[in-house]
Amino acid sequence: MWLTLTGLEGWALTNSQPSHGTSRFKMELQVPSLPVLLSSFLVLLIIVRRVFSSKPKHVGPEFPTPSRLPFIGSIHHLIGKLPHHALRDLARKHGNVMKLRLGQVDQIIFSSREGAQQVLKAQDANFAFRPEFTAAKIIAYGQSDIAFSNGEYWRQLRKICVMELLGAKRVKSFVSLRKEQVGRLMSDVSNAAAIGKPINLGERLNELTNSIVVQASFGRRCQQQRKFMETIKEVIKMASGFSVGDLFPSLKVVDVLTGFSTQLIKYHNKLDAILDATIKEHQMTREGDEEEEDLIDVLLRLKDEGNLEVPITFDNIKAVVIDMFAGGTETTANTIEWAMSELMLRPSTLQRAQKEVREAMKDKGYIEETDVPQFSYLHDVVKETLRLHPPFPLLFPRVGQETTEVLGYTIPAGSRLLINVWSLGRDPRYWKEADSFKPERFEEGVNREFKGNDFEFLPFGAGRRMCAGMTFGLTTLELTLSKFLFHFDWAFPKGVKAEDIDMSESFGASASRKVNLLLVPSLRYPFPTLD
Ligand code: HEM
Repeated sequence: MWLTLTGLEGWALTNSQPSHGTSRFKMELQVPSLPVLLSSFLVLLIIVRRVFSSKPKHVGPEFPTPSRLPFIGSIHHLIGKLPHHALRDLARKHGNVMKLRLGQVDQIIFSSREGAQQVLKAQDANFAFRPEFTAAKIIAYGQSDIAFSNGEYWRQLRKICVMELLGAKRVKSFVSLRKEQVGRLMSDVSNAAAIGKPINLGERLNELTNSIVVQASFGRRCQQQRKFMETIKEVIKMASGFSVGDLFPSLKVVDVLTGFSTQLIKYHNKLDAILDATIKEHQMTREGDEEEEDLIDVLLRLKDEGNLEVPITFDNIKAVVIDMFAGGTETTANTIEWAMSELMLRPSTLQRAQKEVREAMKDKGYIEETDVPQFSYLHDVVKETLRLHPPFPLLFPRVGQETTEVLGYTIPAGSRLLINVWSLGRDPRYWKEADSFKPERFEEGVNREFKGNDFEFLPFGAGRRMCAGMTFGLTTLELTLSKFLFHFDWAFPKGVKAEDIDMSESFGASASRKVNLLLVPSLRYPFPTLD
């Protein structure tokens, strides 16, 4: 079996028998025959792969799994409850990591900060992917938007967001747009105050954030703003949650039979026509000044410059614009409405927040964007609101690329993951008096921020897929809230008491109030008409 080569220095030195009475060493090198060599090499390769492979060596413990019914899996556990509430209740019973079969699709749910840290930070590269959804495919041009695309293309869009679309410099460039739109809302509130009329805060705030996003994206040139917004609203309503085809991939045809896909295609075509016309209009009237650009101008410029690693098409531009509306309107409006609701239920907290802005601004008499960073209690009010009412309670779904291990469990490649950030924000393991609205908690002990490093507090998510519009959203949010508190006193409509206020959430894409908040303003500090 072994070949012996004499006279070569090598692997094995053997002491050969002395001959002719003289003692001498003969050097022999023993190397294996070719087949043995090959098979040894293969065995070695397998061992090395096993040792260094990222795949776990064992399958780990079984996932805790709530009971299943034939065909629907665990869907029955979610019926009649908001998904994040139902998943919190199930996690209390089954643990911080559990696997739910929803229809034909397994979802792994994480409900601890350790799980969130692993998925969103430590193993972010593996989990920074989105699964496919019927609605996102139809509406967002084959999921070529920012929120649902993947891979190199998504990485490029993210870069464009940071550098061009939603970075601090671009957000600042919209200062006069916000001033005008927020000023218009304040003036409407002031008119209502003059006649003691209640304001529907939810409605008015949605109008505000819609107009800001429309004008930031389209400039002042869009002729069909209202039609666009109405259609987007319908789409968001339809696209919230899963379609039959998302939960039962083998039954995708049901989405067609029920008219779900057809209706979405109709909406898509409507949006497409408006976006096409808007883009054409932009192409005809584009001016050179980058400071004055709206988001469509920016995207058209990047497309035309041709320096992008993955060239973008008109459809890609339209998909990105749709994201601005889907991600940037309800989220901000809902948070302001929740903040006002919580403050109205706690008069001492409301008074403290008002005192802060009024003492700081009473001489100036009005608030500008540059004044807002000094309102630290107001910032804590916003944080506390987002802790209790994160607009996306389960973030956006993730899908793992490779089989890996998280907290001892094997997560097979292709698994879908959800993080229940709503339950993390209300978890008594991490928060004292977890269900109470207490902004001052952020002044005590370790200050926690929502920048994606405190994994029990993730209203914007964390890691590579964290919200791309945080600065954009917070700027409008804090400016509007500070003006509400500075200029007006607020009361419930006649006959309504604090205990009558329904604080439940609606079922939808983002966790909005089930019932819009109606409040009666009274003017405390009039503002200059230009403000
Ligand atoms: C209070 C305001 C907002 C909150 C709380 C919020 C929250 C979130 C959350 C939780 C995600 C998903 C993160 C994940 O899956 O890990 C997200 C993604 C995103 N948000 Fe926001 N958002 C807000 C405002 C905005 C605004 C104003 C815009 C744009 C104008 C925006 C654009 C986006 C985009 C493009 C994504 C997708 C990011 C990606 O997948 O790479 N958001 N947001």
